Amino acid sequence: MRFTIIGAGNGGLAFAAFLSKQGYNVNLFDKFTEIIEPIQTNNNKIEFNEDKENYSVQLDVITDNLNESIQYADFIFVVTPAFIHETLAYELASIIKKKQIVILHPGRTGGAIIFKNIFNKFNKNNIIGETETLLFSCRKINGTKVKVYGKKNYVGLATIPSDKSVEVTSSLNQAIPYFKPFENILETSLNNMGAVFHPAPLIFNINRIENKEEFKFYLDGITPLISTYIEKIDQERIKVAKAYNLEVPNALEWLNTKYGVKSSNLYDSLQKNKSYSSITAPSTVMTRYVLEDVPMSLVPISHLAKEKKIEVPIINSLIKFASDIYNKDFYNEGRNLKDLSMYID
Ligand SMILES: NC(=O)C1=CN([C@@H]2O[C@H](COP(=O)(O)OP(=O)(O)OC[C@H]3O[C@@H](n4cnc5c(N)ncnc54)[C@H](OP(=O)(O)O)[C@@H]3O)[C@@H](O)[C@H]2O)C=CC1
Ligand SMILES: O=C(CO)[C@H](O)[C@H](O)COP(=O)(O)O
Repeated sequence: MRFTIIGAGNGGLAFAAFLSKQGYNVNLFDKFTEIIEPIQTNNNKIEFNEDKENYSVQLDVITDNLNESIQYADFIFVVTPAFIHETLAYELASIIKKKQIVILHPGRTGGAIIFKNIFNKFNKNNIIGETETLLFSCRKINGTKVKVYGKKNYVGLATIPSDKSVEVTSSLNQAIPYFKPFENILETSLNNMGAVFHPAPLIFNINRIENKEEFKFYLDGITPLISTYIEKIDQERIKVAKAYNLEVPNALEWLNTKYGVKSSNLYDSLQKNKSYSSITAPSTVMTRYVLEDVPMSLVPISHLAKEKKIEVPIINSLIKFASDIYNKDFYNEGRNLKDLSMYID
C-alpha cells in the first residue's frame, strides 16, 4: 500500500512517521513552502515521539506539488482543518486517478459529502472516507518533529458509498490497526467531538488567548461550569443523532472508549485524561477550534437538527455568539449538508 498525506501539520507528520516506520511508501504534501522546507533541508527526515517511543524516519517524497504527490498513491489521507476541504476537493478532483481512495482525518461534520459532491461534478467515482476524529492527539514541536500525547483506542471510519466502509477499514488496518467501520458518514459526523470540546471553552477563555496567556486548554480552560455547558451542547448533539436513529456515546462515554478514562462526570474525566494534560490553548484566536469547529461542525449539526425539526438552542446560541465575536456569519458560511440524505443509505 502506498500513501499520500496532504497536510504536513500535526496529524500529517504523525501519520507520515507512523507509516514510514513500518516500511510503507509515504509521500507528504503541503502547499506552504515554509512547512516543507525544514523537512527537505533535513534530508526528508522527520521525528516521532510518543511517550518513550522516539524514532526518526526518512520520507520518500515531500513536496508542494499535489499532482506529483498523489501519482502512485492507493490511499490519499487529507489531514488538514476542514475549512480547506472544499478547495482541496476541487484541486484533487481534476487530478485524482481511478481507484485511489481518499480518507479525511477527520471529516468533522460532513467532510466526505463536500468531497463527494465536488468529485461528482468531475465525474470522479472514487471512494471517499472520513474518520470521526484524528487518531492522534499531537502537536508539531518544531518543523520536523511531532509529539504524540496519546492515541485513541480506535477511531470510527465510514465511506461514501457506505457499503465500502468494512472493506476500506480492513485494508487500512493492515497498516494502522486502529480503525473501526461505522455504519455511514452520519455516524462519523455526529461523533465529531471537536464540536463539543473546542468552541465553547475557546470562546469562554478568549480574553486569555488575546492576552497571550499560556494555559492548558483542557485542564485549565474547562472549569466545572464550562464543563456543564459542554454537556448541554453534547446533549443536543445526541438528540440530533437520535432523530436520525443513531445511538452515539455521550462525551463522558466517548472519553472512556477512546482514551480509557474512567470517571462519573465529564469535568473529572477531562482532568484525568493524560492525553489532554499537555495540550496548551491556541496562541491566537484565529484557531481551528473556532474557524473549523463552528462552521464545519456546529453549523452542519444545527442544519441536521433543523431538517428533523429538532430544537438545538444552545448550539444555535453558541454559533451566534461566535459569529458576533468574530464578526462573521458562520451560520451562512458554514456547511449546510442539504445533500446528506443521498449518502446515508
Ligand atoms: N492535532 C490534534 O491533536 C487533533 C486534530 N484533529 C483534527 O485533525 C485535522 C488536522 O489537524 P492538525 O494536523 O492538528 O492540523 P494543523 O493545524 O496542523 O494543519 C494541518 C496542515 O494544514 C495546513 N493549513 C492550515 N490552514 C490552511 C489553509 N487555510 N490553507 C492551506 N493549508 C492550511 C497547515 O498549515 P499551517 O501549519 O501553515 O497552518 C498544516 O500544514 C483537523 O481537522 C483537526 O481538527 C482532531 C483531533 C486531534
Ligand atoms: O479527542 C479529541 C477530539 O477530537 C482530540 O484528540 C482532542 O480534542 C485533542 O486534540 P485537539 O485539541 O488538538 O483537537
